[in-house]
Formats: sequence, structure tokens, C-alpha cells
Amino acid sequence: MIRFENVSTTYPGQNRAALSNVNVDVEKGEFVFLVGASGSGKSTFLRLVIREARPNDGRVYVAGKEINRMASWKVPALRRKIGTVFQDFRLLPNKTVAENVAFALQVIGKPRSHIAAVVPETLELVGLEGKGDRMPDELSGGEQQRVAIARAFVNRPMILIADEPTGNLDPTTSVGIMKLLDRINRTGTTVVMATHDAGIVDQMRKRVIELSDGTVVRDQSRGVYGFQH
Ligand SMILES: Nc1ncnc2c1ncn2[C@@H]1O[C@H](COP(=O)(O)OP(=O)(O)OP(=O)(O)O)[C@@H](O)[C@H]1O
Repeated sequence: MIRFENVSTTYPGQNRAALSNVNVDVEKGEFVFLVGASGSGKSTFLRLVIREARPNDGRVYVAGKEINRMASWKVPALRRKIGTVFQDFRLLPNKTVAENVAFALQVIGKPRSHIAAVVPETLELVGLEGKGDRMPDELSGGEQQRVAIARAFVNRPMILIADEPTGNLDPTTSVGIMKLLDRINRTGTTVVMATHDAGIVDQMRKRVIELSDGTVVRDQSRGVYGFQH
């Protein structure tokens, strides 16, 4: 589903590579944690998957297509297949919860009847039934992240990318968010999540890919946050 072949990339004006000769293969339906110190390259990895960044060397394949060579006009179609969730939620503050989720479908031209049917369904899936008319600032951080996940998932993407989705949440709330991401993964969606949250990684026992200074130093199935011999 996601394949990195000898991927290296350096940001303009930097002399150190953000990623260096990375080889990773993520199968459809996998759940992968990306771990590593701040600046190790996790966000850069995720940005390459949605073609927000491009490699200087090597190839990135998503769903069988080499996306760094893809024509720009095809990039929106690629991004439609990938839901994204961030630490800071990124909700539209002047839209209600339901409108935030609906907006993701409006911008891709889905018919109103479809939107009217799937938005309440998705809000229920993420545990926000009855809260569609609230404004984002009337919700807790955990609830706001559920809205962001609903928005990312409402179009049933093949891949869900999450960059520190529990970074602003307390441990109990984080567990709820992880249960939700796990449920989404069980529907067949491939999930790649960058995190510093050792407790969560140790609890979930999913595949762990560790980056250090832009290189993969560990790739472990049913892994833990810190390496154990
Ligand atoms: N827009 C940018 N311009 C220049 N250098 C950048 C840019 N974004 C990241 N970098 C550099 O690339 C390297 C990898 O950064 P990246 O953000 O991918 O790390 P990260 O593992 O996600 O860190 P964090 O855990 O702090 O989010 C770092 O050395 C960083 O300083």
C-alpha cells in the first residue's frame, strides 16, 4: 500500500538529509507506528506519502503508483484516498461539528443526499452522536480529535495518516482515540501514526518503525516504543 525505495530527501537550504536511504513496505490493512526523537524524520515520512514533500532520490509508491512522478493534477485524487489527522485537530472554527465533516465531502463534489446520510453515521462511529450541532470550541480536546478523525474517515480512505494525534490529549482520552483508530484499522484502512507516546505504542503492540537522524534503525512487528533485547 505504501512503499519507500531508497528514499532520501533534504529540505532546501539544509545540509543534513531529513530522510536518508529509507526502505519501507507497508501492506494494505497494517497498523504502523513511526517513532523516533524529535527531528528524526517522522513528519517528513508522512509528508512524502501525501506528496506534500518529494524525495531527492528514490521512489515512493502509494497504492501501486509512483507518486513522486505523478502529474500535479492527479495529486488531489491521491489525497482523497488518504485521510490525515494532526496533533492540533485543524478543525474549521466557524463550522459546526457536522459541517466540518460534511465539508470534506462537499469539496470533492459528493451529492447532498450522500452527505446527509454518511455524516451522522460517521459521527456515530466516532462516538459523537448528538453533537453534530456543536461548535468545535464547545468540545473537549478528545472530542475535537474525534471530529478530525470523522472528517478524515468519512470518505472511507484507503490510508489514514496520523501525526501525533494524541499529542495534546491526556492519557485516558488518548486511549479512547487509539481504540477508535484501531477500529478504523479493522475496517481494512491502513494506518500510519507518528508518535512520541511510549505508553500507547507499548499497549497496542503493532508494527514499530523507528527513525533516527533520517534512517530506519528498527522495524519490528508487534513492537514496543523503546528497543528491548
Ligand atoms: N520545512 C522544513 N525546512 C527545513 N528543514 C526541515 C523542514 N521540516 C523539517 N526539517 C528538518 O528535517 C528533519 C526531520 O524533521 P521532521 O519534522 O520530519 O522530524 P520529526 O521526527 O517529525 O520531528 P518531531 O517529532 O519534532 O515532529 C529535521 O532535521 C528538521 O529540522
